Amino acid sequence: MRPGLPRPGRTIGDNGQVNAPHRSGFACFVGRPNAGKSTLTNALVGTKVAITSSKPQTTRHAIRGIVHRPDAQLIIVDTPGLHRPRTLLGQRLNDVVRETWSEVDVVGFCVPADQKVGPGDRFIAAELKKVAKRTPVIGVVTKTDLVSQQQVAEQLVAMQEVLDFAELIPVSAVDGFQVGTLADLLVTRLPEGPQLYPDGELTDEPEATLVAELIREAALEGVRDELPHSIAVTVEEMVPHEGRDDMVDVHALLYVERPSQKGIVLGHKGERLRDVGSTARKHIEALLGSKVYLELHVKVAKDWQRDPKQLRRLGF
Ligand SMILES: Nc1nc2c(ncn2[C@@H]2O[C@H](COP(=O)(O)OP(=O)(O)OP(=O)(O)O)[C@@H](O)[C@H]2O)c(=O)[nH]1
Repeated sequence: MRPGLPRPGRTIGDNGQVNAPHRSGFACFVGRPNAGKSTLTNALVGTKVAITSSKPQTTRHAIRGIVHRPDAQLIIVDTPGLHRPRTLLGQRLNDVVRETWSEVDVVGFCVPADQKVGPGDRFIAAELKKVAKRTPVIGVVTKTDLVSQQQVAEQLVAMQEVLDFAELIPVSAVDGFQVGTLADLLVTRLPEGPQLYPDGELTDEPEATLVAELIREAALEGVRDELPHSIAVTVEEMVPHEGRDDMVDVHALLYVERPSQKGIVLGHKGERLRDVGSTARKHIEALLGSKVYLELHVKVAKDWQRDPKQLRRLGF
């Protein structure tokens, strides 16, 4: 190439300087359950797209958040935590994870600052080496707001034993510490390319899927520890409310595996379900930007996690 000419994909700005090329591509966060991957995705995207919960393994779908910047478009794929599969659902989830890892341009490996690096992290590192050998991996120490600077430093050192990271960075999704810098590091690893999604788009998940996830998130709050993995939600219908253009009717079904679980979800005289409905409705209204009439019913789908036919119907 002749000196002085911009490389392909580069433009010369008004001030005569060569502008950086536009980049676009895919990233995903890996890490054991509860490492803070969904929360970090939300912090980067700046809105609530992936559901978060204090219980592990709440993320089931590869929900994408899109970070729009003048110089780049970063699409974040949110995967469930990899774990030892005990059911058919578990196996499918692990397949989704591995498939995603092999397809992205860069991986963020999350380890919470307040927990020791352990066998779970080494397992993920070994799996990553198997399916995404050439993908650059950025080590991310999450939740730095929970510990001292000294502990963050120690965690960074401990992380170096786990994998040969392309970069290492401590962040906090809660106070925003270094979230922008992490975005920079991820963007640097993307190939040159045009914008892949229109401006302003934050996720390519269909709205009904997001609505179902918001309902499931509300249903998970405060139930007993054994229930979370037994709840699935489908949105049966989402239509404008008759005679009103500022309101949407949402009809959703909440599935549990056993009749005994139905009682737990409903609560005394259906009180719990009403609370779930009103919490979910507020989030759905924020998502859709309109008033929502939410009709929520509980159904028993016997052992749905182990039944291929039911799994398909519930979208897995
Ligand atoms: N203090 C603090 N808490 C955080 C931070 N990031 C996440 N958390 C909390 O950690 C818990 C787990 O966060 P998630 O984002 O759901 O974790 P995840 O890795 O996506 O979890 P799975 O979906 O189970 O794989 C939630 O209770 C979050 O509120 C952080 O930066 N600081």
